[in-house]
Amino acid sequence: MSEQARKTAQTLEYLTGFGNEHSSEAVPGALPLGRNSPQRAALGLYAEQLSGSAFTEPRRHNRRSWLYRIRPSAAHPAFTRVDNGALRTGPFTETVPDPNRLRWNPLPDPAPGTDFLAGLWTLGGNGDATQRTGMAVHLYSANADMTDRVFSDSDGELLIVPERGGLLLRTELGLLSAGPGEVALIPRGVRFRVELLDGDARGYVCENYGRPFELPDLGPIGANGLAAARDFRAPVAAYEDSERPTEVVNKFCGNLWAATYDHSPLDVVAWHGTHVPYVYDLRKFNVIGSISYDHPDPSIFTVLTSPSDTPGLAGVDFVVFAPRWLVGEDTFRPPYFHRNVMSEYMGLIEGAYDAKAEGFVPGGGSLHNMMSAHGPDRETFDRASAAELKPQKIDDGLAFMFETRWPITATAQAAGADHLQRGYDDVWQGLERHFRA
Ligand SMILES: O=C(O)Cc1cc(O)ccc1O
Ligand SMILES: [Fe+2]
Repeated sequence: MSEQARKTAQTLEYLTGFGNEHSSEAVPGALPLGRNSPQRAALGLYAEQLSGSAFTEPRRHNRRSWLYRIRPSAAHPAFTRVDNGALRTGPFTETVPDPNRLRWNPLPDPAPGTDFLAGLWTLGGNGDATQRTGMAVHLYSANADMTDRVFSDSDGELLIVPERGGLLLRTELGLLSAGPGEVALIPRGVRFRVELLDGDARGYVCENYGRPFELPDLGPIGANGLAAARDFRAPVAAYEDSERPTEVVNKFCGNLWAATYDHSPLDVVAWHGTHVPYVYDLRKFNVIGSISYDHPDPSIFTVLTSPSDTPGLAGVDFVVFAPRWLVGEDTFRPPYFHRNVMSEYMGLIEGAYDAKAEGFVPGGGSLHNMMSAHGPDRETFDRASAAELKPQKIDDGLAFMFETRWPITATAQAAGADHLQRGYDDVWQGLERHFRA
């Protein structure tokens, strides 16, 4: 399967641009012109609107897509509860919020036959999915394709951050592929199936219950910089005309529900709109930094932001630490010691991260909750304090952060995991006093 999927992934076409009113048809003439709901849709298709915002939200935030499909989504039997596996949802109450610094190794390998959905494992989160506030941090580890089943998340959008292995995402709006170094976003409610391009796959997911991710304002940076809108890629319409029974699994207010359709629900022949999946290559990120002195705050590395109801205070920011030059004069160049009112979950896609000498590994992650003291470990502090300050290219890794205004509460499985690093505090041991009055 993955050989065929790999070929498919290599030849995918995309539409470009973030937030566009895109349109696409897999069969010429499938997309109605001049109206959304003709009395009889073209080619005998059914018209269906999928809303990602309330009908009445300001135009800037309004999101919806019109789908023209072989069968309407409404034609299905009752959904019934299925096992939630290792998926958890806000409110997170299994443990108390922990002020300690926490760090995990990668997830253990999953049992054979674990697909993307079965391989999702929740680390923690905040907010309340029923209130559409907050977020969850999940990891996934999979070794099998999803077959004859699709997933959709009513609780939020899914920002998928592959760390190992490429993914072919077959969505209602078409196909996307995303591998390590890229991120993919599946909007709230959009059905999709994941096939593995390289056998095994591992990565991270930010489930955002709040306002959909948008590009951050650029302020004095100007009209260009950070992630460029034109580098975001949306799929072109591609449909499955299959009468095979397909299980549709829906995450709804924290629980998984399933119904078996008598056909593939990935049967959208044409669509137009703004509620669309997309993929973005993090290597295209235009990194802005200091060209004089001091280490800037990591908000300049924001790829996407989900604003909360308070201006400037994100429900969650997605931040990337991409290859860049460091040139600061008389500057401690790695991330500084800090205590942050925001809460920081960090993951590593490849290589190393400049604040940690070891222990922070690809597929692992760290959680530095609100106000917890963290920053360079002792080895990094010693090295960077003595380093010769010539221009230096940091290009040995790709790290990211989900930074949120609310503390992240770990799930019971994360707080008690064997792969939780028990001695993490020790990385800050041995920072001697050097004070001389
Ligand atoms: O804790 C971290 O490593 C993330 C981080 C990076 C940085 O460059 C400045 C502040 C910050 O929280
Ligand atoms: Fe930090």
